[in-house]
Amino acid sequence: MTENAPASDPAPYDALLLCSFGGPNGTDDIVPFLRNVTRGKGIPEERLAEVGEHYHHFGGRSPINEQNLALVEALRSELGARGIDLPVIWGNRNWHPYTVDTLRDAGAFGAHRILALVTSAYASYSGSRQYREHLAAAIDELGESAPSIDILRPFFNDPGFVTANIEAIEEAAAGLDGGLAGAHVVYVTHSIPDTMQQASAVTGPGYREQHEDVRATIDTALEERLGVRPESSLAYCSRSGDPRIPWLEPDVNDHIEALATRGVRKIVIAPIGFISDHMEVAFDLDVEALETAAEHGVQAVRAGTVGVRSSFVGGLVDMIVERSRRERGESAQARVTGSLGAFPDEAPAGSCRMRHGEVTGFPVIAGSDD
Ligand SMILES: CC1=C(CCC(=O)O)c2cc3nc(cc4[nH]c(cc5[nH]c(cc1n2)c(C)c5CCC(=O)O)c(CCC(=O)O)c4C)C(CCC(=O)O)=C3C
Ligand SMILES: [Fe+2]
Repeated sequence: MTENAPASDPAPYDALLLCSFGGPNGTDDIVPFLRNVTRGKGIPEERLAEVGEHYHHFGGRSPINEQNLALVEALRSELGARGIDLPVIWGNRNWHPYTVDTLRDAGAFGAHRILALVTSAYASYSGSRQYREHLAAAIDELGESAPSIDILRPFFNDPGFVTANIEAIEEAAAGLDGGLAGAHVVYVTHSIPDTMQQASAVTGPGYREQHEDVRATIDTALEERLGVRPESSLAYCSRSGDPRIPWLEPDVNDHIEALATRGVRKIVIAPIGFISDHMEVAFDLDVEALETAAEHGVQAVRAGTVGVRSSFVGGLVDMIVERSRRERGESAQARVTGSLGAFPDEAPAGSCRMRHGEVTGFPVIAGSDD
């Protein structure tokens, strides 16, 4: 039998890359950032102007960059506390620091084998394949000096991520008159085009099904912890694109209105689809959805995102340890909660291969399409 390395051994990895979306840091960044995001996606000018307004509303900047920096710090601290010597670096798809620049610097400091943690918990084109394409393009640009990169599997059903959401919902519900009893939990995530949903369900449970599984797990946990099983549902925010193209529904605002009509008087808005309070949460939920609830006489509280909660960060570090072990050829069971099982380390061929109805043919890493 081969001796297992200690849990503090990060080998074969030299660094952890937190790979995220990026967002503007000031007014001058807004237009070039939105150009980066929407390149080749046919998003109407009016929608861009409207989204630009959301950023202006917040002083021209998105909170996403400082939130990712806080996560980098929390990961460093948790890795350090466990004696794991793994530098944490940060790069974005759509704004500075761009992933390719971060990887170039890391290479100069001797990091050649990198584990990437993408900040989307659920698998879809936007949340997984697009990052796989993005990292492939960065590797291509760096040429011979490029590192080799693995990607951590989707973490939506990681026990740490789910527990952090449960804690946040419990805390928020305490602010409702009479607590969770008689309340409806509206779980919220980012809407995606129906075609992207279908493509996400080709090789495994789809984007919607991943969220439904988390919803069921959390409802059961709330029942165990508080003695009340809440009524609940899944709704979507932040749809964009051509209004004639179908996206996942119901929209959270329409849904709150429908709940009010049905007599629901208090709700918890639980943004399980996002890991931090970036613009989708700070504007689409805290401004729009809360306003909708107030207009319809519904008492509403918004649960926090997982952010840097210790249960979330601890779960991520557990996943890093687990993956390192498997890469070293040791056995390491993938820990998950819910009914779907762990997603594979390498994405299955053809997974999440559609953005807006067309198959994308870009090169990817962390799984092949052949
Ligand atoms: C599933 C999903 C997540 C959740 C997973 C995750 O959390 O990563 C997510 C996150 C994010 N989306 C973000 C921003 C934007 N997304 C856009 C557009 C789009 N998102 C899509 C999907 C998703 N997006 C889709 C299908 C489009 C249409 C165009 C396309 O096919 O890509 C646009 C263009 C304007 C508009 O149309 O709204 C912007 C500005 C930010 C940064 C926020 C900040 O700055 O604080 C974050 C974290
Ligand atoms: Fe988005």
